[in-house]
Amino acid sequence: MVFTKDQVDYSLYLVTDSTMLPPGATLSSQVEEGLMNGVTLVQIREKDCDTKNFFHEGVLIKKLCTDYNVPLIVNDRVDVALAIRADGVHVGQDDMPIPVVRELLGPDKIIGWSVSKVEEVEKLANWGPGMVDNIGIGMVFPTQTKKNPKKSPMGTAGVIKVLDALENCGASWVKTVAIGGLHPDNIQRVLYQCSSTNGRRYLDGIAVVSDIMASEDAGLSTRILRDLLDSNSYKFVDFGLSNEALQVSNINAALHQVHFARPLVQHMTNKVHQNFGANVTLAVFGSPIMSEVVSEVKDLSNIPYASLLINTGTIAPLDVLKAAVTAYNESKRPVVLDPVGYSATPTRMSLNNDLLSYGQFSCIKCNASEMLSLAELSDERMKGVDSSGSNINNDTVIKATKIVAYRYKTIAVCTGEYDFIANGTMGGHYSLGTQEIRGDSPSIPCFVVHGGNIPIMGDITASGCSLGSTITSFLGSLSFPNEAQNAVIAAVTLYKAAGKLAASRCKGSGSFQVEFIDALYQLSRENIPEKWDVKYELI
Ligand SMILES: Cc1nc(C(=O)O)sc1CCOP(=O)(O)O
Ligand SMILES: C=C1C=NC(C(F)(F)F)=NC1=N
Ligand SMILES: [Mg+2]
Repeated sequence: MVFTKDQVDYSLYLVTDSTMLPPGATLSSQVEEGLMNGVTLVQIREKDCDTKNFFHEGVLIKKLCTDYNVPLIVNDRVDVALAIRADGVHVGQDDMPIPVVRELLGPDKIIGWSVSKVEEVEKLANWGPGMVDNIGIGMVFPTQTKKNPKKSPMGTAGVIKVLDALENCGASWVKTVAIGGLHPDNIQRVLYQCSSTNGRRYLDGIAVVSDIMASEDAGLSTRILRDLLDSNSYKFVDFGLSNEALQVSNINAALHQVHFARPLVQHMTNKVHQNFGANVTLAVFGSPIMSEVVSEVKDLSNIPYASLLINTGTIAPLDVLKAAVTAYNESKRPVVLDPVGYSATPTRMSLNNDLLSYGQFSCIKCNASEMLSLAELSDERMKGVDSSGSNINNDTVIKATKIVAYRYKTIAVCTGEYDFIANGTMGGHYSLGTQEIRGDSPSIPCFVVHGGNIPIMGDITASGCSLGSTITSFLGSLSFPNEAQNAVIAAVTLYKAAGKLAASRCKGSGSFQVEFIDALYQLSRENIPEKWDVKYELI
């Protein structure tokens, strides 16, 4: 049975490894359990096998795959692939060159290639459609399965870079699967986050080895992966993620919700921000806790209406931050990231990139230069000067905010004279494969909050950081069916309204700090947003 290439379903790709079989299982029994429960493609990968065994195992597995009408791919060994009449091969960067493999196998067989770098994508694009049919992008996360790997885990950001390269090189024929450390606790996030920045290309599937091959119940493990793949949604928080732009924000409801919930707002932040941020949180009905103790983070994340703000102004140990993100992700409670000084030093950039690739954030809040760096548009910063005199024009800021929102499937807030709020959560939904192009950056909703310039906001410490405290308080107050987008717009609008009010009352930066907390306190309790001299609108 020769499969036509566009027939191949890459969604659940099982790669074998007979060195990790549980007691009583055989290569065939594990593969058959997989085939019976939703595996759609099999690769026999036996690094330690001698050729005779590899051949005989291959014949058995080929028979099984034929019975289940699933293609069989052979790893590395083109000769064995030919001998057992496999449907294709998968080769790595150090294996037989692709053009030679293609010549040996002919045009109809499936050829897979291990890819982790942009230049490898450029190479396959140059070869054109007749060469590489699919790529294994990895490793995404650390894995024990691949012995002495020559590359390090790339995270979801690394996968996105490869997907973007495929789009930029026009390699539309290539199918993609992610591989490396993929398990039920992370595959939805991988499928959800890993899409090209233009919104056209998602992964075509995931490849797993140990999750099935080492499983005591390979059938159940397969079904769990199958169900997660078919769910097409990653509900990473226990409240609404609608990105329906038309929904006008309901600030009143958001203010009532914070007043009712009095959310626990855990701060992992810099020393300068801690005191002021705690007072801002209290002023808007939040209850702050400043804790970086790993042993309590799981308990805190399970408190009703808990939320977490990570402000990397002070570089807390990465493992503490990662443990906190994991705890709140598992509890489906919101995490807000303020990547202070994102591109200021390589240390901060790699710490923030590590974090961003490690968990799912409900909101990323930062200023224009940090947003441009995150969007990798910093070279566009000098194009034109906008009214506030900052050296970045609003169109560039909006473009960057939308790119970051979409790339991290989060609500991105870019602060300045105009605060921009882009909602890239896609409602928590994802799809496998490619879809129609939707413009240069996904047509995600973006709002602007403005009320005139408030220069004195920049004259006190932690005014930007404390917007993070306010956003986290509003998100922390949510439970289903409240909407994240609405809460963030309300928080940003309240914050700007309080800034304006305080600026009109203060005598200098000292009194501004006091007036600002008073204004937040007052406006949160008066709850008459229609009187605020601040506008928000969809752009
Ligand atoms: C076979 C393989 N290739 C990788 C790559 O990065 O190219 S990672 C890997 C092993 C993946 O095993 P597990 O699902 O058990 O983590
Ligand atoms: C090294 C590998 C990388 N990727 C893949 C797959 F995902 F299946 F394409 N298989 C491999 N053997
Ligand atoms: Mg190889």
